[in-house]
Amino acid sequence: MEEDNITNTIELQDPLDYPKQAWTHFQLVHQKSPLIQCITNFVSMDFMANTLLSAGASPAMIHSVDEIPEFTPKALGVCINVGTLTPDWLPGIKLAAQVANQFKKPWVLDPVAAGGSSFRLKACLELLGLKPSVVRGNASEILALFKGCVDSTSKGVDSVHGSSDAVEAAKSLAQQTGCVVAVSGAIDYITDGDRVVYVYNGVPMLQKITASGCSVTALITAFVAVDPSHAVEATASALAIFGVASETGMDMARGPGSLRTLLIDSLYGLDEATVLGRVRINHL
Ligand SMILES: Nc1ncnc2c1ncn2[C@@H]1O[C@H](COP(=O)(O)OP(=O)(O)OP(=O)(O)O)[C@@H](O)[C@H]1O
Ligand SMILES: Cc1ncsc1CCO
Ligand SMILES: [Mg+2]
Repeated sequence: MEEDNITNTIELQDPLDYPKQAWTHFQLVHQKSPLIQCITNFVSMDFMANTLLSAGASPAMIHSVDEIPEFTPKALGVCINVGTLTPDWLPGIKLAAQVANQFKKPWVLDPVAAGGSSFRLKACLELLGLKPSVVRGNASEILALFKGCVDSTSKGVDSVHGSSDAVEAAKSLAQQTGCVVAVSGAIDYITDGDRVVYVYNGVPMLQKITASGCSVTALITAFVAVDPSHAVEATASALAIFGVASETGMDMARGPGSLRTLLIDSLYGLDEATVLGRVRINHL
């Protein structure tokens, strides 16, 4: 991809040509190769870093509270994921959010298993109060944040709800917080509290690959980092591109293990014709 024509925000010439938008965002990530700081759970670190690398971004899994004041300002975006949260990580996580805000860097929250325990829910709500640009969760996670209470039906990191069950909660949450809220699932919904954009790319087997959600949140961070003034569109583009990579990977996959590898390969090799032909984004 060309190194010239690097801009700080993209011109959305035709805001409704979503496939073209997704390709533009993808190209921009390759051109800028944004440094993305990821403070994430131990399960997701490898898949997340490889997802970012294969999409052209530059990941750094750096979480020490001692490094954050110096390191976070260097990043173009910060991905914060509470998947294996312990009390000793919280000060670093909060500091990274604050430093990102101070330096006007977009940061994205993945509220893993938010309804699973009161410790986790409290931490997620506090982080939401620090105003991430985007929060991306599965339906159960977004519903838990909206209701603000622990979910007795919670199955931990897996959703027990369909994504359409959380659309109204996502809209209200976006209105209350000022954040863009994305609910992932068979259909992904992205809302700023006013507009709702939906993405129907992806394959059901993604649910059998641990940290696929965590990794798509990191990809969202990279896309928003290169186009921070269009967070809804950049989030939709990232979800669609990840979905398309899973669809083309699925053609050769024999199960979740090979799909995981093929998804990374597909993301690395995605071309314009495949993106324009396969991205399925629309609005309600
Ligand atoms: N039934 C489905 N059909 C197509 N794509 C899906 C389906 N379910 C999930 N996805 C896609 O899988 C990715 C992960 O979404 P999911 O909602 O499973 O996240 P998650 O529950 O947070 O995952 P994890 O906790 O494993 O990281 C998203 O890109 C989403 O669009
Ligand atoms: C399985 C698992 N447990 C905590 S985080 C994580 C990765 C998927 O969210
Ligand atoms: Mg998750």
